[in-house]
Amino acid sequence: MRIGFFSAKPYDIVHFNRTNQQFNVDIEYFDYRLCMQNVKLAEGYEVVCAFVNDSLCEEVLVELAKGGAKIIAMRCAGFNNVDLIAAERLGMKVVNVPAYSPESVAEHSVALMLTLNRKIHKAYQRTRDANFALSGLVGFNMFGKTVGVIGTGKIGVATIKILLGFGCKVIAYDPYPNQAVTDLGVEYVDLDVLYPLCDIISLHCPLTQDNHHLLNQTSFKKMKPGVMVINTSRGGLLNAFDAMEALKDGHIGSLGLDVYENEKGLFFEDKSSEIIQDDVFRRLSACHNVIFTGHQAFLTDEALNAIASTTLMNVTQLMSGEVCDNELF
Ligand SMILES: NC(=O)c1ccc[n+]([C@@H]2O[C@H](COP(=O)([O-])OP(=O)(O)OC[C@H]3O[C@@H](n4cnc5c(N)ncnc54)[C@H](O)[C@@H]3O)[C@@H](O)[C@H]2O)c1
Repeated sequence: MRIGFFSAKPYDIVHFNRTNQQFNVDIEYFDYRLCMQNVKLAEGYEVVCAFVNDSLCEEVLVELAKGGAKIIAMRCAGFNNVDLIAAERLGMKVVNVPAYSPESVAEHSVALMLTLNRKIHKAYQRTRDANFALSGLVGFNMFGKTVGVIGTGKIGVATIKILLGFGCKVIAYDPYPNQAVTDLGVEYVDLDVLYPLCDIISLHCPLTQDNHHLLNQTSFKKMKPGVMVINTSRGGLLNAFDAMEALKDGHIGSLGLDVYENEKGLFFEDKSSEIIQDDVFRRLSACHNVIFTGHQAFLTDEALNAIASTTLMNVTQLMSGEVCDNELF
């Protein structure tokens, strides 16, 4: 079995090579993001291993199938970038890693909240410059604040547990309420109830056809003035232009983004010597009350180990005709 591994970064290679000592499969790493321009690289690989910004649209899948690909192994939880209908029609199997470390993403979400709240990013710059003035660094106690968690699956639950530890009041929205969340004392409410009550709103749901731009001008207007908004889920859940306008008029007080709708071609790359062409991104990243991280919420040693072992287990099971619990259809 040969795996063509796209968007390979040094940390992926370290963790997959270490884990592969138990599986012993043939992995060829490509630094390139999978797209129509370089799909020919995948020719001859039965398994194509891809990540969040690789393109697995119908056009690419057709070429992959012609090149002999039988399995698309997503080494992530989200699969909104895979045309599942086309994959099924082409007879390809698609697997993902549904749970590698919910805590990695939950902890990063809370790190964004605390950084924005206590202005750690500004304090870091100031103290490096021997500026120890405290003006402009006033935060708020997390204790007693109301946090709205949208999406209460694995990551949402892990986030809720941390926030309850801080003494926050947590309310939640999910079309499929989770008893484990209710058992924690968290109340489910509709979004229109959640928006005006929350000091912080954090997104933990997948991007689907129904919730594109879930957070937009209309929803921002319903939120409490000065609200903090956190998105570590998928960029398309939040209309970044509308968020910028809401930041300008002070309706959003701060914004923490680990994901961005147009992150493809930007995130995971060193763009420090280039002029970023995306004006919305540039304007947002120039705001003192906005923090971007480049889709790194998953990036812990534990998560990378779990991603490598589950991915290699998924493909080994499928190639040997065994049942694989992580098959997507
Ligand atoms: N930034 C990162 O590094 C990173 C890493 C892993 C996952 N993620 C994102 O986090 C998301 C959540 O991951 P998870 O493991 O908790 O998934 P999960 O499947 O365990 O939970 C998702 C929850 O969202 C709910 N949901 C679906 N549609 C919804 C909607 N419109 N509104 C509110 N809730 C809705 C589901 O009912 C489910 O309870 C993933 O889909 C992925 O996009 C990001």
